[in-house]
Amino acid sequence: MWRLPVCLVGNKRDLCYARQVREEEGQGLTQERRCHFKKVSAAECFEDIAGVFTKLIRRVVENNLKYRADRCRYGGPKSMAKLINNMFGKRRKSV
Ligand SMILES: Nc1nc2c(ncn2[C@@H]2O[C@H](COP(=O)(O)OP(=O)(O)OP(=O)(O)O)[C@@H](O)[C@H]2O)c(=O)[nH]1
Repeated sequence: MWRLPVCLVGNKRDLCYARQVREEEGQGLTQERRCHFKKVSAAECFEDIAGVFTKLIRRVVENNLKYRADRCRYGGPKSMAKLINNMFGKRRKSV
């Protein structure tokens, strides 16, 4: 089982003088939820927004690959045993 990556995104970084949520609140929440934190400004730099999504997607793909590799590594012999059991029956007598 793998966790989906989560990122808390604070938009309108350029309007920091009119801030309504304190920086510590955001940081606290990310620690509590163990997620990423990114401050962006859609008005100033839309590439930052694209970057957040790119990073999240990359992390999902990496996690998925790692999960599959682990499953193959640890599930290999078990799958082989299952295959043998299916082919010859579970309660076969040893010779
Ligand atoms: N200065 C600034 N304005 C922004 C930014 N992002 C969005 N806005 C403006 O905020 C207003 C609301 O944007 P929407 O995309 O409608 O967002 P919303 O979630 O529906 O509304 P809000 O809760 O007000 O953000 C629009 O006038 C946007 O142009 C930003 O990063 N900086």
